[in-house]
Amino acid sequence: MNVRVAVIGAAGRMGQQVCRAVESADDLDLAGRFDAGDELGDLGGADVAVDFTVPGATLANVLHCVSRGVHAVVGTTGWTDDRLAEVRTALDERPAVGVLVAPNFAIGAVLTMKFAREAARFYESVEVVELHHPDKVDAPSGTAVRTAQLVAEARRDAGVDPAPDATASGLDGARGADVDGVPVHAVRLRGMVAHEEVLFGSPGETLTLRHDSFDRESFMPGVLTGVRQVRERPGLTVGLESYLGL
Ligand SMILES: NC(=O)c1ccc[n+]([C@@H]2O[C@H](COP(=O)([O-])OP(=O)(O)OC[C@H]3O[C@@H](n4cnc5c(N)ncnc54)[C@H](O)[C@@H]3O)[C@@H](O)[C@H]2O)c1
Ligand SMILES: O=C(O)C1=N[C@H](C(=O)O)CCC1
Repeated sequence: MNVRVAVIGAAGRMGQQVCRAVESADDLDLAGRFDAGDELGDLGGADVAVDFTVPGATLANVLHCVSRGVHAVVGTTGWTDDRLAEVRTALDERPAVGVLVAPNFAIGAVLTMKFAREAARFYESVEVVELHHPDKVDAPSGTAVRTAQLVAEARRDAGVDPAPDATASGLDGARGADVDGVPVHAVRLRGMVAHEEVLFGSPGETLTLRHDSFDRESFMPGVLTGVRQVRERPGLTVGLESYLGL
């Protein structure tokens, strides 16, 4: 039997793309399209809901899904440890429900995070630059925040010193946002979709990891992987990597 999928944020850039991807898949049926102001109710009888909305709305949407026993695949950014803890608490009451929260569903972005984590302990310096379309409402991107957190964790585990930086004076923001000690710089530029560079440096060499999403189609294989697997993966999963066997 086909998996019934509801899309929340269905009128948005990602929501529209997800609706098309679900409608094109032989094993999935689109159970409902929901956007701001719509009652989620029983989510059109969906088995799985996909949320691409806004940081201020996604937690309430996910809690609604969990309370109705509907699995959730979430691409919306802006998640914090406190918000994730609320989802875990809700899942305690619904142990069979799966929730996947992933800041980036593009396979190359997931691989970039993995490679960055591997490289992190070998270099003195590291900075992250993310570049997005100017209609994006949050900065830095969820992907850049997670990349910086993973890199910082790997450096801490390996006992690497903080990156050198002699800056003694400067304009506000010139050195980017500090995410766990890793500078993260956000560019907003018409023509961009979603791009990230992780720059590593040591004496005499640099390593640059770069990923580019030129089209939102790049996120669809990852989203559909999430939709197809989430029912078999109860509890909260953060990041798509385990779904890809990474
Ligand atoms: N994880 C990924 O791979 C990935 C990829 C692209 C975008 N994103 C993230 O997805 C989110 C959406 O991005 P977008 O470019 O589609 O944005 P968008 O602004 O085009 O779409 C958001 C949609 O959500 C709707 N919405 C707002 N509040 C709502 C609510 N309470 N209930 C239902 N719908 C509501 C809006 O009306 C809009 O249609 C952002 O957080 C973005 O960072 C993640
Ligand atoms: O277009 C966006 O907005 C994107 N947001 C995600 C993020 O913040 O990391 C992923 C890429 C696209």
